[in-house]
Amino acid sequence: MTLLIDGKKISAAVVEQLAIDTKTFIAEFGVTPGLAVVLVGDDPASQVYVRNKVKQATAAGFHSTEHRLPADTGQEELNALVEQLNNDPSVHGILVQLPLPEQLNEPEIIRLIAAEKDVDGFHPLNVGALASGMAELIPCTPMGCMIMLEKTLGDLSGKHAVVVGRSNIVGKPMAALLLQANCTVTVVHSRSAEIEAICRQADILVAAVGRPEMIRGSWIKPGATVIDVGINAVEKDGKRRLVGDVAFGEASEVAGAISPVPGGVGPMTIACLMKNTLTAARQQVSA
Ligand SMILES: Nc1nc2c(c(=O)[nH]1)N[C@@H](CN(C=O)c1ccc(C(=O)N[C@@H](CCC(=O)O)C(=O)O)cc1)CN2
Ligand SMILES: [Mg+2]
Repeated sequence: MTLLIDGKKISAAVVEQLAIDTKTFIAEFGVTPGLAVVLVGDDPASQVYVRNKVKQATAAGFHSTEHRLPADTGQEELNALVEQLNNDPSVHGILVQLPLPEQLNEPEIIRLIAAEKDVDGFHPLNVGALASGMAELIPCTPMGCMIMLEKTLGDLSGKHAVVVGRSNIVGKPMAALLLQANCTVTVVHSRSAEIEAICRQADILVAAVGRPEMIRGSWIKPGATVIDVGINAVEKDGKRRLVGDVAFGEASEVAGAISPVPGGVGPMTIACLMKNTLTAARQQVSA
């Protein structure tokens, strides 16, 4: 029997606990955690994610604001908004939805967000803290994957974890977190040789490449735990569908446990954003 790692259910429990912790925090400090979400342009998927983030923030008991800017926004205008949010004491967390329209410089914006309000964990100071095991604000998707893995497997020590993909948002921080959990970690990417053979050695396989159903059932070691980070829109039988980076049907015949798409890592990402917002608020009130 293959276990389905249900991200909807696990994330709901995370948010439920967070709402309790937020009440305690507000009672203790008299401060409501504030989250500001910035969306530039009108990418339909980003609009859905931003709407869900604001909804979850409200459900967690936060004060949350949404800042929408047109697709042709210039760098100075976006910088000015970020600076304004950096200086607003009612805002403890700032999130700029990615990807940004191409005229905007993503690294510049990431650096400009005050590190203590960077609830995405993308600022170089937070990336460095993660690499040295001192992180407070951890990128949301890898944090969500770790919660799923620990809930499924308990202690991860000594397991061979293979991460497919080396993005700043998922692959690299995922590898750092797995290493901290005492896994033996291998990262493979588009230039790696023998990807299939390496995947077949994995006790834990995390797929974050953004290529629909690239990882086949034959790439998976029997009994392995598979976390699928990919969210790819494809057309099947004339209908738009979401699929992961893993060929789910084949993989679930081999894996011991597997996360689905949708309903796996995606909801965990948003729940972990809420965790980071409370962490950021806690750090700021006690600074
Ligand atoms: N600033 C950021 N931008 C982006 C991040 C991020 O963590 N910070 N990650 C992704 C997008 N993302 C969150 O922003 C995200 C993607 C998907 C989901 C999700 O719940 N997906 C659902 C399916 C949704 C659908 O039907 O389209 C699922 O997997 O079940 C949540 C968050 C890039 N940008
Ligand atoms: Mg990659």
